[in-house]
Amino acid sequence: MEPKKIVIAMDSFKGSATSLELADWLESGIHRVQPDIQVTKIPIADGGEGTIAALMLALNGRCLTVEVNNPLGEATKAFFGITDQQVAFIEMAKASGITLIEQTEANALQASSYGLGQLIVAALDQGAKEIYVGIGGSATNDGGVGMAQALGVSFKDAHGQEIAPGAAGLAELATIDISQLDPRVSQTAFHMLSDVANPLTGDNGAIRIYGGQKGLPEHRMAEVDGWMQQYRQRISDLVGEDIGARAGAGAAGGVGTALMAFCQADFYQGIDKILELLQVEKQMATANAVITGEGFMDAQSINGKAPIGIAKMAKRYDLPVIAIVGGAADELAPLYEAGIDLVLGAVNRPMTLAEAMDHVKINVINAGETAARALMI
Ligand SMILES: O=C(O)[C@H](O)CO
Repeated sequence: MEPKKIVIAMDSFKGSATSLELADWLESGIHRVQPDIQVTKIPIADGGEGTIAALMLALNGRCLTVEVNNPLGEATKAFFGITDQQVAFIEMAKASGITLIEQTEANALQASSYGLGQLIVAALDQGAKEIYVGIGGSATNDGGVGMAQALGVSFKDAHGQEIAPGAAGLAELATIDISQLDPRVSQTAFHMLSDVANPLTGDNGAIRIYGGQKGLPEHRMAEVDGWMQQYRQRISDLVGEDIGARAGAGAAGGVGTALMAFCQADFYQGIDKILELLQVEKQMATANAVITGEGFMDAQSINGKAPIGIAKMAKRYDLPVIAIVGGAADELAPLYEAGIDLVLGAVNRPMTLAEAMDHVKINVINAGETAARALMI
């Protein structure tokens, strides 16, 4: 076969090369073999680091940086993306992420999602009419109360005082007042892109499953989950539905619940929605082959990671799929079953990780050449 159009949709090699760099290098390797082949490069991310940048490149949008509160209320810079069509993309982890603070018991109880709310306000100030909020990787356990406060919702204790920030505040919650909710919220379509589908409370809920990674010790779990259950009940009383039971309500320490309750957000999990926004399928419809890949590929990649989503999509068009990887697990059968036809390691001789990172450009150019030759067999 002589492919005429190859779609390159690579995830980044984290810490080593971006999705677009990899695509550029692969393209030059492919053109060594067949200079006239059309290469369409789509920057890809799986909802984690780099997602907004990839989306803004693909959709011709721009990134804006604003000052917001980090989970402990200290000033930090975070950015969001917005397109000319007034569609905004926000990543919660930029403002309220787990990497921004230390994982201690005190922080797990105090961390607030207020900064995420500030990012939403900043997007509304720019005229956003539709907002995608990527949630996950958060430091917070506050049920999304901080986010909602930034949007004007008031959460008071039995003495009429605004509750303290973080999960600790949920213990005192008596009333929720939405009368001052920013009126722009109801005129805006919110979509939540979540990394997980957990409910808000219980054995599979936000606190018991993700509280530990944020610093909450085992012996506090039942107590904090109890506060969260009271919050779930108050939300249910307010909106007339047990939102906390919905898939994704427990994402990001319960931010999922607040987005659904106060912003009427719909819920998406995994890579599919991002691939749709990146218009990957449109490009595949006219392609002859697809190259995807990521830094390290293993059975985990099956669980919603970008290259597998891309491979599955490519198979709808019967396209051969080559995955270029920095490294791969011994057992590759699940990846081949999921639609990848060939996993091609970019490293061509034994080398240390540091060497591989130094040589990444030349290795990936060579891998592009090899992939093009394989496609011509
Ligand atoms: O932020 C979190 O709590 C986890 O990533 C699950 O959403």
